[in-house]
Amino acid sequence: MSIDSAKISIQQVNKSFRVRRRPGDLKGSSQSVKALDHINLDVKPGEFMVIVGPSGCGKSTLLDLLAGLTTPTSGQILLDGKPITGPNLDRGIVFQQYALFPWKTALANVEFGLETKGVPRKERRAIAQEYIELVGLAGFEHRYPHELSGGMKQRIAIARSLAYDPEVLLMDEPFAALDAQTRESLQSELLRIWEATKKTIIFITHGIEEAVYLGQRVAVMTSRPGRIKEVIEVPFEARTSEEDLRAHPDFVRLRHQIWDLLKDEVKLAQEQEKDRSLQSGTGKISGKGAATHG
Ligand SMILES: Nc1ncnc2c1ncn2[C@@H]1O[C@H](COP(=O)(O)OP(=O)(O)OP(=O)(O)O)[C@@H](O)[C@H]1O
Repeated sequence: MSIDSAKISIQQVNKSFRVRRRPGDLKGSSQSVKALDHINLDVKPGEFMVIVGPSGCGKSTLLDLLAGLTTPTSGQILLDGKPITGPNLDRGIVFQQYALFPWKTALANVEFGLETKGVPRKERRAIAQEYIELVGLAGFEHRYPHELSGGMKQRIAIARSLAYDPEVLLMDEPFAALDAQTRESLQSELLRIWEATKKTIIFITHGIEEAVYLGQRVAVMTSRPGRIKEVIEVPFEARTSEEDLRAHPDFVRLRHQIWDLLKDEVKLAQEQEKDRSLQSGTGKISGKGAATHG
């Protein structure tokens, strides 16, 4: 793909962080930790791109760069051919934790981005209502976040990100905290919404099955420093109308192919984490999933 036709073009992106050698060390005694190493990836307009990788490989770091929350140490990210220089309403973000305002109703949460954009009150309400309907929550407009289930909160977070009509939706493990059934139903909802809105989506996950189910392409990352190991095409035409896509022989084959690419990276990531916890003296290893086969 030429850079001109890419919606997003990630070019030779490196990202390093300075970290203290040991917790409590005095200033000055720090080292550089390379999180991302020469990331190159082009995402087409309207494409659903999934990024999968082991724990700590730099997926969230990459998403933060795409969101403009941080800047690359070197390299650049272009949106429609122009460098991303900071956060903007042309990109919507959905995080794992719902990040809703607890003091606002579902409707007011969805209206929030529109308020920032200066959309008049009446219009704001109508647009918010439309997106609440799109995510299947008509009737729940006046509920507060604490009155909603995890799946409902995440639907509201998606509606809020879509309401101000961003060109790109950035999703950082948005369904990871949900139970399996809610996750599966939100996955198919998301595909329906994507088909209806034609947004470019970049979706980060640990889950291989989720990656194959959602992505038109799946970029597999290595363990830290994160590189793109391979980009796999997922050639399903009509995911939402397919009866039982997960049982399709091609689905099973792709899942295995991605797991084959990932399993050594997962092992490496676990060793890195073990080393790090020993060095920091905590001896604790996070139970966070490295990458799930299922
Ligand atoms: N602000 C920061 N300062 C120092 N190091 C950081 C910072 N943010 C991330 N890192 C380090 O960069 C590496 C990549 O982290 P990142 O959170 O992007 O990985 P990830 O793939 O999203 O992990 P997970 O899947 O576990 O959420 C890790 O080693 C992490 O400790």
